[in-house]
Amino acid sequence: MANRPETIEWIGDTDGYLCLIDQTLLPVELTRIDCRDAETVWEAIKMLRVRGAPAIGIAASYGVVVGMQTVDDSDRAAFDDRFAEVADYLATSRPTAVNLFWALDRLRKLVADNSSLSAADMRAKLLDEAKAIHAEDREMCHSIGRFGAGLLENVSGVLTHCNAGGLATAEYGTALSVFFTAQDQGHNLHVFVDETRPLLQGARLTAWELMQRDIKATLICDSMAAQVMREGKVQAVVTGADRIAANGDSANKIGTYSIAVLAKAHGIPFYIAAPSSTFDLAIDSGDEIPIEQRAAIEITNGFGKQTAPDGVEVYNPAFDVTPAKYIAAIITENGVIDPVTKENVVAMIG
Ligand SMILES: CSC[C@H]1O[C@H](OP(=O)(O)O)[C@H](O)[C@@H]1O
Repeated sequence: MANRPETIEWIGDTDGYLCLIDQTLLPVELTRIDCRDAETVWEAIKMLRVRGAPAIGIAASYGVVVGMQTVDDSDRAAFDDRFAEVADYLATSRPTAVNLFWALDRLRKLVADNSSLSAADMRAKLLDEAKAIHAEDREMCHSIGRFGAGLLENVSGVLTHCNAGGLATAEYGTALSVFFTAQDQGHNLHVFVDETRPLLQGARLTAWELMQRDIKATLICDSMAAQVMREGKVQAVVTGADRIAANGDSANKIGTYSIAVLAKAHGIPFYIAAPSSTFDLAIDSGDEIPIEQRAAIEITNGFGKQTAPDGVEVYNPAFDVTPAKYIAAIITENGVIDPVTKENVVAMIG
């Protein structure tokens, strides 16, 4: 990755702490925050200081580790009670990205499978598992990049929405891993970056990541996506995802669904890039994906000033769901799901 601090870093041993880039301050300020308790991690996830489905899962895993630092290491019963409390608490931070629940459930299974260990040994085991989740995501993103770059060999211009880069994952990202890997292979793409209202993850984060890597990036308003497609500037769209149902319906940042429909209308392939930890095979379709509703102020007071009348009614869903029929393929660390059918999803992920 470019010369910048890790998005997420564990400092020390079992009694150490989590260090995060505060993404709400980017691109103007690169500041890291130290998280020494579960409440600080919860707030960081809720306020998108750390964000992006895989990054949320990784941060929550370390959040459990810091949350367990208050227990008496000689009392396993107290450990089990506190663990359940911390895991359930962190699960309330945001509802859509399944990686949060996937990571917490993985820790829940670890604790249940090791009921005979001491509290002290269990705390050490939790840290090891959080580090494993972190390291696995790093590898999954690189594999996604390799499979995805192969789809773009005859493409010069691509469009992406929101941020599915190193800031949303352990290191290389999902959608951006495809662009970074293409560059590593000598194929320099021109990336059109949707600013991604209302929180501007595209303008603030994706443009920043691409420029750090000297990848040509052109920032556009979300409303300009159809025009750049019509002008032939893009030949493919690649985004991330936050939760993918068994039939391939995919939840991603609000505005993704409209881009997928636009891509279909212009005969442009729309690809989702996501690790297996973003799939939720327990749900049959995107209709079952919980969509986070966020505060009105994110829309009425964007850009640091009031841009709407006092008291105006606001609708602010943070995600939408793209039906599988609009998705040309889903790029995973295990390979490319094409066509996107339940049979192929289960075969690749299940
Ligand atoms: C690689 S997952 C990135 C995914 O998460 C973003 O949502 P948020 O910024 O609200 O966490 C967006 O949906 C990205 O595609």
